[in-house]
Amino acid sequence: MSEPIVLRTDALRKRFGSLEVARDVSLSLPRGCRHALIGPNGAGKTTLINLITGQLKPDSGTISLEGEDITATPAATRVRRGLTRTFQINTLFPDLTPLEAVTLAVCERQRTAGQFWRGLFAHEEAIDESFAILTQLGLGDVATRTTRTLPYGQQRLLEIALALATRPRVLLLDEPAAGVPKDESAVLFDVISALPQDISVLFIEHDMDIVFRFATRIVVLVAGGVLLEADPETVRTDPRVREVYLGGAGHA
Ligand SMILES: Nc1ncnc2c1ncn2[C@@H]1O[C@H](COP(=O)(O)OP(=O)(O)OP(=O)(O)O)[C@@H](O)[C@H]1O
Repeated sequence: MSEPIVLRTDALRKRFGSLEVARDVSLSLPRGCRHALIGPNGAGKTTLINLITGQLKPDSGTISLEGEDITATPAATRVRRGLTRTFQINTLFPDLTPLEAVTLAVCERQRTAGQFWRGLFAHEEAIDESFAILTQLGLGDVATRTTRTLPYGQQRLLEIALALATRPRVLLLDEPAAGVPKDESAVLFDVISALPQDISVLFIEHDMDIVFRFATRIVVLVAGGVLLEADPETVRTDPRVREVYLGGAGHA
């Protein structure tokens, strides 16, 4: 039986001046998916994530989360409803420990849910929850080390831990392994694959070995439009994809 659709975009359009960066983009993310979003440099991948999260406003088209239209919903409200993203660049506080940073993020979630003052016990709960998230991502052993001393691969995992603190239903990962050595990026994607099955994941990744190994489905974006959305084998053998993307139009 197919999983229900959690996130849907319908005919999203966006222009920057005369440049069309989203051309009728219609996508569906089923519950628990591990979809990759690929395409040459400048194809509009990050723009699409910015449209979905509300950082950018589409010129037309709609976005819905679990059947509810969120096209006009502010970005912060989308996060509270379970739509969370990470960024290509490192956004961490280098002088905090992972446990401190994730606990702050958990407290922030509780505060925005109107539960800021719940007594000391609630903070203990937040610390326990944070430690559980870090352990789930293989960061339990380094939870109390200063973030700046961690290998870069672990810092990128911490970015995902911070996203998990929002209790996402949809997680949008913009090049989660950017800057990470190749052997470490496979470890990172192992962790992403093993995230709870009720979280739907869409990730941008340029390394095709990683994409074909970890994505259950691939969306190929070219010049703002969806060229193809299919399973990895279909994408791998599609002549149009080979020509515009794998053939060297972008980076491999
Ligand atoms: N705020 C903006 N104003 C004007 N043009 C923009 C803006 N943001 C992005 N662009 C342009 O829109 C196009 C799509 O950019 P985007 O970053 O979404 O592509 P991408 O597929 O994520 O690329 P990359 O793989 O290099 O990260 C590019 O030509 C970019 O220069």
